[in-house]
Amino acid sequence: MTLLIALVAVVSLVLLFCAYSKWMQQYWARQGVTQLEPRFILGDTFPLGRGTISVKDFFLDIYQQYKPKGLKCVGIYNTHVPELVALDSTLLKDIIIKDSSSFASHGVFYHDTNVLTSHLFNIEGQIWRERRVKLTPLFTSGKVKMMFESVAGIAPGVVDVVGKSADSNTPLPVKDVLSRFSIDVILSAMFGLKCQSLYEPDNMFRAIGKEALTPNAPKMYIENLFNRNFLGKIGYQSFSEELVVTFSKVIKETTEYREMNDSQRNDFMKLMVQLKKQTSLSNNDGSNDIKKSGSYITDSEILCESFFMFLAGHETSSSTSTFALFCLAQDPEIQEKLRTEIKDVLKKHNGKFTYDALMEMEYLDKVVRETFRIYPVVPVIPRRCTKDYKVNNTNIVIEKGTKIYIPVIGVHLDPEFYPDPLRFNPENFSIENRAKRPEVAWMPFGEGPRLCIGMRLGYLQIKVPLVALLLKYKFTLNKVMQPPFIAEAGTVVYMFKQPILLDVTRIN
Ligand code: HEM
Repeated sequence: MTLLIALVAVVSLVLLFCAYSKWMQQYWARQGVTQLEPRFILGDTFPLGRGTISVKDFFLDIYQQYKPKGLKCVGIYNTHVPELVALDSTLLKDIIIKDSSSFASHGVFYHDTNVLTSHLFNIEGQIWRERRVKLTPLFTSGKVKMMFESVAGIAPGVVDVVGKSADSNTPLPVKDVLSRFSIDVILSAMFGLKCQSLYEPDNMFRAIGKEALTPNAPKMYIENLFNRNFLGKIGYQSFSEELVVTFSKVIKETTEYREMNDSQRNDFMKLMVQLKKQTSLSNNDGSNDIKKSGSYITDSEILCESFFMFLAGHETSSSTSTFALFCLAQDPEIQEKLRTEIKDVLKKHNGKFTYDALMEMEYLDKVVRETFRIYPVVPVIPRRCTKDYKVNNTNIVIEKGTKIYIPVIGVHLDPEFYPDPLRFNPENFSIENRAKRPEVAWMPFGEGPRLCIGMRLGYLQIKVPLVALLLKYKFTLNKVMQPPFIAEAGTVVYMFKQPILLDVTRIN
């Protein structure tokens, strides 16, 4: 009898859950918002968790299917949890710029029990606001200009390594080499650490980067699906203990060293140490960057910020410089035009590669922007609604807590903004063409108060190796590189499943 009652109770609970799930999966329809056709219980995003579709393709498909219907947004379900994809450029602008205070969170996983996760990208609310103020001074144009020497200092290494492919007539695994270059750059420019990933591909930092960034669809899905506090409480760990211990040790030693030895380097570590000691970051001219007295940062904050800067600082930029060479390898005319500009500008600067010379390379800037357009390394940006929000000129209310997606890739490939969206055309970024588009028609670094804090450094890391390499080598696609080029699933970063292989020849 007891067994029968228990069975009835379980069946009733299951039926109740199914009915609830079914009812929830009509949430957007009840609001008058067009929605996809969610799978019972599993919802729409399940293929992302199974790794059968990439994040890039998932959101591009939605954008291309629903934007031409003139919709402002479209509803999707993560199991039965309602989420929203914004489509219309006015709504996008309202969310990320005009009414950004209602969407001030990225809504991604972080928890105190996962020491590497409570960094600027993930944290929310007042804690985020204060941390953003503390970290902003590191990325001023003046500070980034000072980092030029560190970045340019590593460029001869990448030229040397690529030269080996040219001389041995072997295809260049370009992402691998540029990723190693970027690791060396970020460790030098931000932490004052000398790392030789270019020559020691199996070194510790490379291993850390690989582990943290290896595509993992279930992990990505779990972190998106469950409440972050729930995951934290059940002991979920985003990274392996070995990775946490190794990275923590390096940062602890570096912080201690920098605390004991007053360094002239105005880098990330110096700022961290100064914030820890509750002082201000002084500039070379004696002025201070941090106005708020009492700014303070703890050792654990130094650790997680260092971790995110390390990851964000090398993966995004090396992916973009790789995509840039991939595009240039397919278009010899654009490649040659860029090379001519580089030579001309350097000639004007007596052959010296300086920060000012780099800033004068306008065509290079267009090439990089166009690369970002077709291959945005962050193809979709998440936001979480932080207070109930009524969408202008509609009856739609986005409730507090709802997750919203900014489909960057869809916008970048929209023929309304770019007439021939799949053609690599740097002239899309001429002054005249830029003026014709809404400001949110190009946002590889996001927009508004959450705009990428490392944008200037990112540009530097992309442009410097391009200049150094294009001066010495010609690039073409290796014959194994045949379309279609499929995007990798299980990662929020846009990358191809197959490695990009280029043929390299020296320019005499
Ligand atoms: C090609 C280079 C890069 C790209 C495409 C990129 C892209 C992005 C995007 C799309 C966001 C989210 C913006 C938003 O929500 O509106 C972001 C945020 C962020 N990025 Fe980058 N990033 C790059 C380089 C860097 C570098 C070099 C660093 C630091 C060393 C960095 C640190 C950050 C941080 C800390 C945030 C969080 C900002 C906040 O939420 O306040 N990024 N980045």
